[in-house]
Amino acid sequence: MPQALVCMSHSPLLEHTDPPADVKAAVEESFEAVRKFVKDFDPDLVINFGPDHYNGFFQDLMPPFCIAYNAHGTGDYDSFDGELNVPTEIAEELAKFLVTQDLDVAISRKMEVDHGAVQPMEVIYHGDAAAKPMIPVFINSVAQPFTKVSRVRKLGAGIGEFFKNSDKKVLFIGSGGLSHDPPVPRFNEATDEQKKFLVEGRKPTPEARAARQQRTIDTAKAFARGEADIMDLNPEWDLAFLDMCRSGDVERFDSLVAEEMDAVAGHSSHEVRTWVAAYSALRACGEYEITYEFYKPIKEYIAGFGVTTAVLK
Ligand SMILES: O=C(O)/C=C/c1cccc(O)c1O
Ligand SMILES: [Fe+2]
Repeated sequence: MPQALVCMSHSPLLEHTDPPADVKAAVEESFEAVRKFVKDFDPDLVINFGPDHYNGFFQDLMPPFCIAYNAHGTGDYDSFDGELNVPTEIAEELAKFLVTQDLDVAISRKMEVDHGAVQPMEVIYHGDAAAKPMIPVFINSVAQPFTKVSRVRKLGAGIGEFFKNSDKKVLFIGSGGLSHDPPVPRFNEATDEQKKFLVEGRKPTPEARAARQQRTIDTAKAFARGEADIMDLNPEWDLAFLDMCRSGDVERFDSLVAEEMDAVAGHSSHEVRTWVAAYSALRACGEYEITYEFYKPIKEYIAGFGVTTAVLK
């Protein structure tokens, strides 16, 4: 059965800030293109490569990668809040296969999945992230140390290898990026209070969660006015990354180095690791071509906002 891919940026600000009408319309048009692509492909199973933003994974125990055997949405920023439709037995078989390939992954029987992972499914299935069987694959994109990008590529390739001859139609989703620097605290620069949150901030009070989210919304509005103290978007870097995706030569991703990304593309540009995994999974199934591409730097969303779809040639 064939495989296909959707990679897209996410932003929890989609419903909280107002880019110019033409920008909003262009983003909506890209979402509509993705919906049509997925409707036509009609997957039996989704492999969802997603990051987390200290809603599900904290620095009390931060794995580089984690395969969900069961998962639920955390509902941050009004994202999907409820049990996801995870096919546990397939996820278990996948994790067992990966260790035979020297790919050591953590597993979770109760993964908490935030806006960063569920947003593509919400976009595609009109808010219902549980609409299809889906295996969430967490890829750490916020906490140092970051694995080499080649490890992410190999993880993606291993997952692609597992599904290459599957009797199911499999959709690989990568969620996040591209260049961006939202105000997610970083341990080395954090206040004592933020450090405590980064280690043991699970299940915040509604007030604490609302305050955190409001800070991000306020930052996005200030960023759009040119007044925020965060790094700028980097369209040049984003376009170079999209070119790597388009090339089909997934080993090119290995040239991405975490410290350089921090310096030029923002501290959340590491989310492109989810794209690296998804493109590498598809490439393991065969040569691919990109069938749709959208890109716009959108300050109101704090994102170099990219959307791509791809199929096997
Ligand atoms: O506040 C957060 O947890 C994350 C915010 C954010 C903002 C913009 C783009 C993203 O990918 C984000 O996760
Ligand atoms: Fe994010």
